[in-house]
Amino acid sequence: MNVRGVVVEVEGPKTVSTQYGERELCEVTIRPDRGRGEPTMVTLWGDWTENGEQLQAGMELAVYDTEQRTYQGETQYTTGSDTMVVVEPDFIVDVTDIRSWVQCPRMYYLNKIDGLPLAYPVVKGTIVHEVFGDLLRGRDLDTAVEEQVEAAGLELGLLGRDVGDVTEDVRDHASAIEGWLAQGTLTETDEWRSEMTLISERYGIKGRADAVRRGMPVELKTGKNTRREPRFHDKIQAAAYALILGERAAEETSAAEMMGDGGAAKSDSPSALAAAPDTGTLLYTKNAAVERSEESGDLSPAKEFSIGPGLLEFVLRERNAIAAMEYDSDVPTGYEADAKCEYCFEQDTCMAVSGRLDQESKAGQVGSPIPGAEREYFEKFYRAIEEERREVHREYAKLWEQGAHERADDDRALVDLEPTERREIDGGRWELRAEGTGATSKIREGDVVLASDGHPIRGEAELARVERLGGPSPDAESGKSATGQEVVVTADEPVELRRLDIYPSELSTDRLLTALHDAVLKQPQPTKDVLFGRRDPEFDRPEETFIGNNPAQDEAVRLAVGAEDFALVHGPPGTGKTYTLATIVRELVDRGERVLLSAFTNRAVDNAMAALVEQGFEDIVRVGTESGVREDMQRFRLEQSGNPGELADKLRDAPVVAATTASCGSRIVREQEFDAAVVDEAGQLTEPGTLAATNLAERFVLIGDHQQLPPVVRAENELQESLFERLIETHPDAGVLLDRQYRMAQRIQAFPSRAFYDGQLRPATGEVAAQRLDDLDGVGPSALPDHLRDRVTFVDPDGAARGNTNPDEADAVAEIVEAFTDAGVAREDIGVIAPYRAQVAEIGQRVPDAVAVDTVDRFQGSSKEVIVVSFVATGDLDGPIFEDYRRINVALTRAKKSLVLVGDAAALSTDDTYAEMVEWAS
Ligand SMILES: Nc1ncnc2c1ncn2[C@@H]1O[C@H](COP(=O)(O)OP(=O)(O)OP(=O)(O)O)[C@@H](O)[C@H]1O
Repeated sequence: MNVRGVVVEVEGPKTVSTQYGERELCEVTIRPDRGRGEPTMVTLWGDWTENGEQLQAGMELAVYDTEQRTYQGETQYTTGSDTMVVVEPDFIVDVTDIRSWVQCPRMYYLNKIDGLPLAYPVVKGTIVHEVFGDLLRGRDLDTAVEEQVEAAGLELGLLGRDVGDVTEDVRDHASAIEGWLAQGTLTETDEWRSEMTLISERYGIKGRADAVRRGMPVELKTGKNTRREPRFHDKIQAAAYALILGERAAEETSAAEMMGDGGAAKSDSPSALAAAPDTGTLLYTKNAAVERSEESGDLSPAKEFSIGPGLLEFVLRERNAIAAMEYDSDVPTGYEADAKCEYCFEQDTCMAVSGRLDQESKAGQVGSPIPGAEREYFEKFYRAIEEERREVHREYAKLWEQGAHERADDDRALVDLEPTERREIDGGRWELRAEGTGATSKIREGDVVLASDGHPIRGEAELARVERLGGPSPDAESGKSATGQEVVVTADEPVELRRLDIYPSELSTDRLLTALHDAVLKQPQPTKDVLFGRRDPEFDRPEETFIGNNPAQDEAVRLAVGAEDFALVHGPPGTGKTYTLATIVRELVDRGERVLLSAFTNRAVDNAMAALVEQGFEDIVRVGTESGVREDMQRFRLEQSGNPGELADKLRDAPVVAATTASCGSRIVREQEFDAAVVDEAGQLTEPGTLAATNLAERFVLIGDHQQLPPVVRAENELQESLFERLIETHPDAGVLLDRQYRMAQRIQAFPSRAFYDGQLRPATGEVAAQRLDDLDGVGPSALPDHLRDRVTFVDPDGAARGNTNPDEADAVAEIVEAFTDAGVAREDIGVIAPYRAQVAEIGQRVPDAVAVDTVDRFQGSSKEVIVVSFVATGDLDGPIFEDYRRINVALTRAKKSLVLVGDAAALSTDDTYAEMVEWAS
């Protein structure tokens, strides 16, 4: 029997006398059904009282395999021998975090805020793990070692390592693995899985097991261990995987039983605890490299240990302790698990961090605390980022809470795929192909997703990389992209490709935290003084003229080049932000400075690079993945794989390094230093997200528009305001408004200028202002029907919204698009914007492929000769596009010569700003 609910009250722990002697218990009152059910009592006995003490009202508690009794007509639950208690089950704790928490709770915290540094043991660890996977897949040792060392070329180069030495080092570790694999204990029938992604919906744990052999976890450690037993915290890691494997095994058995007795209730299927594997293996690969003469003890690399219920319960209790602490975003002190600081090599860091942030720590504090305002800032953003992490965890929970089609409707999955081909490719990986249904989703090429045979958690699932999406499959009739689309992914295992799910990643959350840490704890005082408003930014503007035909742009370059701290360039749509940015970067480089060029999206980074190339500047190194970087910018991309010295030099010598802000937090870029960071689309970046780039430079220039799309975050908190917006409000003098736009006809820009830019926006030239559709080749003056002839028009098709679609409106959009193409406008010159993906799909089916149809978010930063906006809403206005005027600003300012608004005039007129818009367009 399982029970789950929201904690109302906790009593205890108290000691009671039982027939087994004195025992401790906690009485927890919970309300099942997410707090809506009647209060129910759960009694936690023995060791579970530890977690009982950590509970507070409002937390969720799940208790599995409880004993149940009726007391005075009420059902009560108590923990029994197989019972497992889970605190905050939706908080998904990583297995490696449980391991470090058991080692020391402060270690867990320090790892979290500081990330993994670029250090040889870390890089070597990664290489050995890759080789391990290769060997399990039957690859030749020498080839695997050689290829994996090469793949880490850039990191090794930055660390100044020699390929020969590293190869030898890795080979030692690899031969330990190979020797163990070849041992007689392994047979042909051994069933192996390498790198298995495991997510537990029951226990709120996730992780990636190095390998699973005959259902039992195997963990690889590149250290040595000359004892007979594995280290305790290593056992914890393997046992955590065993917990999840037990959950899967129990589910499989009960599923099989259900099938067997035609759906009757299962009888004696094992509990998840009983179904857990009873043995784990730790493989200490360094043992093989140790000289027997120098070291005594047990030098065999593989150490097996037995996993009993006591250990599994311990692991879960520790996981619960983390979840309970994170409920309030508390900071651990080291006392929680009785840390032993004397021998800890993190002691210095631990003491320094506690000293500077004035945190309680068992190790003690060194140094003086940072000013109160900085500490408050750190704590405020720390909490905000942790809230964001909780939202990411909600996304994990949706993997099992939502049904397949519900997820597909939410654009989180592509379902009902028909597997067509599985092919082994280089490196023992697999290419998997399937026929899609043509449905849309948030999944994009280059994304890492969960590929599964039907269910991402309960079925066979593996992390896979999306190689190709949505291209017409070879045998599909040419025509609409919505019929028969091929899906191609690559993965380590040959999963039967029936479904793809977005894999929620905590990586960006982790990186926000390290950026915050670096900004507050590592930046020099003068830099922080301006950031925290203790000093005004200073400028030493050059006298030169940089851009002759546009005074505001010229002033922006002068300000940016002369900035000693920071400069802000506010660029409304089409005002030459990218052009100005490229000029700024060139001028900085001309002055001998090293520049980091960054932006939130790969697309923006590539656009900025293209503008530099257009201005004749090509001395750029682009950091990014192959699928992230657009085709014509690939030639600037720095490979990770290759000759270490050459790759490292290429990066170190580059006067301009271009990377997304997320990549700025990578081990590779985080080590680099720059004179200036120039950040585009800064209005779309969270404050810590911006810091990821600005931390690496002495000065920074932010370019953006806070009247366009804000940062993309899930939580509603401080992360929604960009650093750009905050600084432009606090330091208007450090900013320049680019006020001349090169995009829209006068008639089109009139309303956005008035509504969003205090009427300050003007066409840059008479030509821009007076442009008309019949300026385009092949378009005649009277080619359009009357009602579309004006530069801005409004069409009310009298449709009705059905959920997030409005089919009549989609029909109207298709007719309008046809009218424009009939008039001679090229399809590529037409764009359609709709608020919801469902309506995007609806319209996509009705217009030719070459017409770009997308949501506002995907249109930011681009423009078209003709833009048609579909509003969908009838009745009243709700939905993301309406809540935030910045979205409508983006939608309206994409058009150059013709803008058609399609919607329900009455519905739109219920809001003052939209009413004004309708009046302007009608
Ligand atoms: N000073 C200038 N003289 C001539 N043309 C310019 C000047 N500044 C910008 N342009 C042109 O105006 C157009 C728009 O510029 P750009 O793409 O830099 O705008 P943007 O502000 O980045 O646009 P978006 O709002 O989409 O980000 C480009 O074709 C660019 O070459």
